[in-house]
Amino acid sequence: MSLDQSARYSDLSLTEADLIAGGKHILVAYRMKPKPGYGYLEAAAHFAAESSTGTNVEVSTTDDFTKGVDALVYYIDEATEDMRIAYPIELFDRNMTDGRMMIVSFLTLVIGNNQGMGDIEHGKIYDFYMPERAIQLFDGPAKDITDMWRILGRPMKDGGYIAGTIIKPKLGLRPEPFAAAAYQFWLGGDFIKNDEPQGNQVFCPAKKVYPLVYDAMKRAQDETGQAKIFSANITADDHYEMLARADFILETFGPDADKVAFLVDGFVGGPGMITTARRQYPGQYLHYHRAGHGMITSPSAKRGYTAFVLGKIARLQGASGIHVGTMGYGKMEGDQSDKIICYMLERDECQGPVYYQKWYGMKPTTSIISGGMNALRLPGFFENLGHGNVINTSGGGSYGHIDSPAAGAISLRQSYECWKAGADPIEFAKDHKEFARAFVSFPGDADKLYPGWREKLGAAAQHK
Ligand SMILES: O=C(COP(=O)(O)O)[C@H](O)[C@H](O)COP(=O)(O)O
Ligand SMILES: [Mg+2]
Repeated sequence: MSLDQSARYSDLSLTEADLIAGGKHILVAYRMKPKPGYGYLEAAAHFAAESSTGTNVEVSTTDDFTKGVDALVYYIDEATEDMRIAYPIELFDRNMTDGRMMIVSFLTLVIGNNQGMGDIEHGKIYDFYMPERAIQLFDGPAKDITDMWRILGRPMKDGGYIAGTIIKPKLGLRPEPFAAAAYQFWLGGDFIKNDEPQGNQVFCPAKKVYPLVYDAMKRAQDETGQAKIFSANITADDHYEMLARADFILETFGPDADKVAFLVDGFVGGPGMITTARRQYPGQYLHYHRAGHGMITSPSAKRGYTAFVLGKIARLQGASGIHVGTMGYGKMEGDQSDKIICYMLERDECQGPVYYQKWYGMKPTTSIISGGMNALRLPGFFENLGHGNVINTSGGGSYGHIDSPAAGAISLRQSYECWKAGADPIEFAKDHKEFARAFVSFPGDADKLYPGWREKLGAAAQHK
């Protein structure tokens, strides 16, 4: 028999409204199920104990002060597996150097030892609430989408869609072909990112490829008269290695270093990597790539946290942009309701699955839309989201365009213009060649999304 700690670690008389009004707690909502044979409240209390001041037995060293920082279960509903815990803000570790809060401490408590406890079948966070004081103590983004719009010469409000790509193939290009691929896309598009595993492979050393990419950027800027942006992957286990990469890249891009974003694989790399990039380079746009997150965020995963929670964490940490999936319009898991992730990231206040979160002026985090997207899939995506103030990176959608990567890039922009004008895509394609040629490039998608397109488009979609 386990110790029943519910008298100490739960208080079901507490109300959420009072806890929020008090401003002294971080609230976390889980889907929790105990192992067979364990009572719900008893397991929940053990969960709260292990996530704060307690363990599985009573210890003689606990004093009255200790009890004041206990985490408390304040709501349970066994039928829906809903369990909510209030964590006193004092529980969380704070920086020695500047008194700020850190995400690693938040995670260590709220999703630490409670994962894998013997009496818990599963526990997954699906929302959390930060009081105003905690919002003040997280870095938040230093740069946001308005900085991209400024560079691109767009309006600072509703500057619109940023057409981007990922250099493909994912790996296997040597420096010259890599830079050539970048140049070709930039002739039509705005933004290029390294793919998440690209960095300093022996066949494409950073010191060789970045000067060539910068040269490609300059040539594309000269040719088009437009600014171009590159998001460079600086991910590395060692913080000094990461800084060495970042410094080299900034030096290489020299007078155009403002057009460099830094991409960090923040889920596999962890909070330290994101915060290091955020604090060392507050002048650069910080691009959070979340590769690996599916291991815990997938709806099939019963532990960990959701993609919504990951996004919210990323904004607190200071990601300028984070991948949020494609809401069912691309190749990765997701559905239309995921637009709530975008709204939570970009608004100053927003209703989440449980909690209404105010951000008190913290800068927004851009939604980066990526994974199997192309010009044909975008209009539906924009319609579902309701706006186009996002960065989209279409790898296959650009390098898979039948005419050229530049045509692929132009087709993406035209797709946004089509949606913005409220036009019928097939009608719009009749006088927008690159968009029309996207139908021929991705006939499977065209058949599915625009049945009868061949007949309706006629000559506009034919091979040259
Ligand atoms: O390389 C790609 C997409 O390439 P392509 O455009 O060729 O499919 C990204 O890594 C995925 O977007 C990751 O998923 P998510 O964005 O959901 O994190
Ligand atoms: Mg990728």
